[in-house]
Amino acid sequence: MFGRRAQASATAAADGTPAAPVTIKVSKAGKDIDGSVLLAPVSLTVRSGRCVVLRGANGSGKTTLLKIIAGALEPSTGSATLDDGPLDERDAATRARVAALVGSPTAYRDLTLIDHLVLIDSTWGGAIDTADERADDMLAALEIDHLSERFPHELSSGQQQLFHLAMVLFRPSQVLLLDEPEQRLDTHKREVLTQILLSRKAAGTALVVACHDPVMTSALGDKVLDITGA
Ligand SMILES: Nc1ncnc2c1ncn2[C@@H]1O[C@H](COP(=O)(O)OP(=O)(O)OP(=O)(O)O)[C@@H](O)[C@H]1O
Repeated sequence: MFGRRAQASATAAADGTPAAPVTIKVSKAGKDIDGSVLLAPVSLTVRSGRCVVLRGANGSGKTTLLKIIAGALEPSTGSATLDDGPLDERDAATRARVAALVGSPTAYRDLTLIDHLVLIDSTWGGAIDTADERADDMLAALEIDHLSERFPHELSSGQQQLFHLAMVLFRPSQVLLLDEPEQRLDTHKREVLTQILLSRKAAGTALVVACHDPVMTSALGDKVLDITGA
């Protein structure tokens, strides 16, 4: 499923190797469809170990911008690049470096939470003999390890959000894109998540986070970009 080079680089990050330097550059990227403006042109740069928080009213274009950076949506104007190269989620080289939680990831009714993480781990070349333990550690970091044998449809909405975060955080990445990761989380879980994201930053991950929570915004953001809409 993944190119050999992409898989090797992903495995290195999973082993705890310091993340290679990375730069995401967005230059006057905008999006319109049939005359409707989804995103007015915007520019940003984010590098390893830094976090840009996207702030703005409902409908201002934050999700659209994250989709462009994830390589899931072509901008109508301007560009978005990863180390001066293309961003295309259908390309293994992009997927190996960029992990995004934009909308709900696919989950399987017949797999438990821990099954999902072990499956993701095997996709990215994790060692089979330690997969269960590492998956459990990921769930424990988000304080949902007691739910490891549940199925996704047996979770509350906040627990589901934590599970979705676990799926994205568990796989290796140099760039993390998160669309309102705080949604449906209580105050304590927002603090837990903030600490995890700060650790990822310290380890060299580049983050772009759309966020409506002012506490998380000031804790995480090296730069806050106001998305003002059309
Ligand atoms: N497929 C589409 N076709 C036309 N307009 C769209 C489409 N998807 C989104 N939009 C519009 O684009 C604008 C930006 O949407 P987007 O989801 O990026 O906003 P957002 O800032 O993430 O909002 P929220 O804070 O509510 O999540 C909105 O006005 C929305 O209605």
